[in-house]
Amino acid sequence: MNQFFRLVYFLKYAKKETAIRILLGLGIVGAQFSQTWFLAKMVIAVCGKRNMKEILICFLAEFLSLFIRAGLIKYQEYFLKKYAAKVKNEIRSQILDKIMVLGPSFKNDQRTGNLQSLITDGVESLEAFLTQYIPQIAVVVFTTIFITTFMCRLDRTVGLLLLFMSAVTVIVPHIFMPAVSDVMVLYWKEYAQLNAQYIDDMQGMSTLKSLGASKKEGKRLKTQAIGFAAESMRNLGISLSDSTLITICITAGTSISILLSAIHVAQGKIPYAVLIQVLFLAGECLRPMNDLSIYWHNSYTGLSVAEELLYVLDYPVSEKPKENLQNTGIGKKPEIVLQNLSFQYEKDGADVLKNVDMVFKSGKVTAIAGKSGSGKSTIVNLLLGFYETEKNRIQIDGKTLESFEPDYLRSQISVVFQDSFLFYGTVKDNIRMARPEASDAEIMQAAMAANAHEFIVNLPNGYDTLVGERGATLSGGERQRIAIARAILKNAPILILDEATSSVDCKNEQEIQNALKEAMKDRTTLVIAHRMTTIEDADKIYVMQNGHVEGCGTHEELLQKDQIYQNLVRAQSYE
Ligand SMILES: Nc1ncnc2c1ncn2[C@@H]1O[C@H](COP(=O)(O)OP(=O)(O)OP(=O)(O)O)[C@@H](O)[C@H]1O
Repeated sequence: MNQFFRLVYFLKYAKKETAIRILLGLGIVGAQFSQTWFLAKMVIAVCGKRNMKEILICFLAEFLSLFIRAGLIKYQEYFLKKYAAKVKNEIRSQILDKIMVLGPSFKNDQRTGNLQSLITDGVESLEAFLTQYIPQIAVVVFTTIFITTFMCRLDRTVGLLLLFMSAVTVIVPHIFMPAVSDVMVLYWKEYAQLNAQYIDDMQGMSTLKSLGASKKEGKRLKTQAIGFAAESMRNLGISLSDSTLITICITAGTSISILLSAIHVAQGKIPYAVLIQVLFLAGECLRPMNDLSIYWHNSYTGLSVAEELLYVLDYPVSEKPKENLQNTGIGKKPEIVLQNLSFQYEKDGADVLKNVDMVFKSGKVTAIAGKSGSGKSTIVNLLLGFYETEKNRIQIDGKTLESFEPDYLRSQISVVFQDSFLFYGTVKDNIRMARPEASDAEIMQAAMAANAHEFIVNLPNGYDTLVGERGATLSGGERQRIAIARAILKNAPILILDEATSSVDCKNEQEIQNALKEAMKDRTTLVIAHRMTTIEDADKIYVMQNGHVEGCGTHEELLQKDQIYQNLVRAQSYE
């Protein structure tokens, strides 16, 4: 129930539109009611005095009501689109903002497909609940008061009976709610998982093919699809029983009202004209409830998303104090100190870093070497503030990492990741992301420095060539050089190269190394080494093993004294 109200709360972002939607709903019910009422009056006039003037007036009034109703319905259709778009945009931007605030530490724990389903189909399915069902409740309340009072004046018992049936039709869906919510949550989970699996398989299609695993994966998908179909049927089963019960209530309410009126006419308690009015109007009285039950039906999928949606929106943000965060204080060549730094990705999990002490000297190049899984990239994640650490363990220019505004901190660091990500768009747009105000000339300069200009101008549309999703139309080395151009363009005081040249061939590597040397000048650089040749010139190299710092020195010093380093260099020369 709490979730129910939490969802309703989103309507506060479209208060005016919600009010208009309610007014339109009231107008439509009013026009419908008056149309039927004049029709009943016309029949009574025909059966009674057959006054042609009265018949004509009733006909014209009925026709006018019909006209107004049709106009309101058309306008409502158009209005609902705008109204729904506003509400859905608000919810989507809240989810996206939250995911951005939570950052990679949250995203890495989720399947991309699940989040994608939530943002697209999940939010879409909330439309019926928020923009139809909820406003219709208000319509039902107002019209029930008006219509039952009107009916009570015709025949008190019938009026009270209709009031009772209205209450029943509103309450029935909520009696089903506990049973429905379990089924709905499972339904959404199955749907999101199936979607996530499809996305995984599409993205990993080449790997699946090369492993000869596509048939096996196809079977797995089929099993998941069958599971989803079963959940859909369960969902349908519950929603059908619920709506059937409502339909029975509405039909029974209408029939019993007519029967009661007929008895009252036979007993001489009311004139037969009232019976005709009840005959026409009883169904109309319960029509708003019927609409409500249809909207409730359409809201099922939306309600099934509630748990997932609120899970993301309520996910706790790090408890960093928001006030007094600095957005200044990092110099042109900052010094970075890691002091007794330990870290686990999961609470009570194993230490990925253990008592790490390191100093990245101002304006110098520091490298970290170590076997795969020794914790090198974790240090980068921590420097970027993607995960929380014990306070005061990382200092930049004498100030603790936590004291900086996260956006400011990241604006002071350029990173070239091992797996550089390009977005769908042109080469130019991708480089410009690092500094949106950069001119075309500056973008070209950065590309030249990253040894990327030559291949870019040979692309079909040069800098305006679309790179496809994740840069799929470029080679690994080309993607990497665009990422390096981005880092050069950003021109931040701290440069982190996380295995930046790992996808580049040897010829290009030397050229990129020269370019990177330029980029490293006058800033503090951290190089995470994959190829040992790339760190031979570093001012200092830390050697890591299993999250520990096992040694440090220059390349020559380590070659003399550090066995782990010697092994790393030896292993590389065999590659
Ligand atoms: N998001 C994560 N959640 C849980 N464990 C993680 C996560 N990322 C990395 N790890 C674990 O932390 C350890 C250190 O990983 P890290 O990526 O820092 O190593 P690395 O030295 O950079 O390795 P590589 O050279 O292969 O990139 C590994 O055991 C890895 O499995």
